[in-house]
Amino acid sequence: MPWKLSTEFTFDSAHVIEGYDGPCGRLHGHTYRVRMELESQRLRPSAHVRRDIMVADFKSLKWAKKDVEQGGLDHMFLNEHPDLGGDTTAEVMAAFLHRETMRRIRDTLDAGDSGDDLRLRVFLWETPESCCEYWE
Ligand SMILES: Nc1nc2c(c(=O)[nH]1)N=C([C@H](O)[C@H](O)COP(=O)(O)OP(=O)(O)OP(=O)(O)O)CN2
Ligand SMILES: [Zn+2]
Repeated sequence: MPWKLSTEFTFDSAHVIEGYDGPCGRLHGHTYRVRMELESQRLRPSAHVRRDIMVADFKSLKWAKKDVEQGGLDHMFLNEHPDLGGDTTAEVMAAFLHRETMRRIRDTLDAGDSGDDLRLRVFLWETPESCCEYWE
């Protein structure tokens, strides 16, 4: 792939792993770290600039760092997120971040651009030592 964007950000949220027989089954929080890597064969316009000069706007990869009241995941009780179904493992969260980020990027593509050349890889750290990686 000719181009690869990468960006990292954090958000602070609370969760419980329902049914977990141990401390993770009690309410606790993490400073989640996210790394997004987006590969593309071509450059495109974005919502803010109409020339073919971006893989995607970095802003479109960082939506989750916003406060929950602005549509992100920061300062949220993650078990209440309607798209997570109550399960908030790093595996479930990484797959959700991938799905939702690709949906948002596809929404910005021009008519006739399928975005088939875009490949997203999501890394989600629950703690500084423990990371889940998700791609398709
Ligand atoms: N495969 C998974 N295992 C665990 C997950 C998960 O999402 N996927 N989550 C947890 C808990 O949320 C826990 O808060 C994080 O676990 P861990 O990395 O073990 O963090 P600790 O700081 O508690 O690690 P210690 O080294 O044991 O102190 C658990 N497992
Ligand atoms: Zn946890």
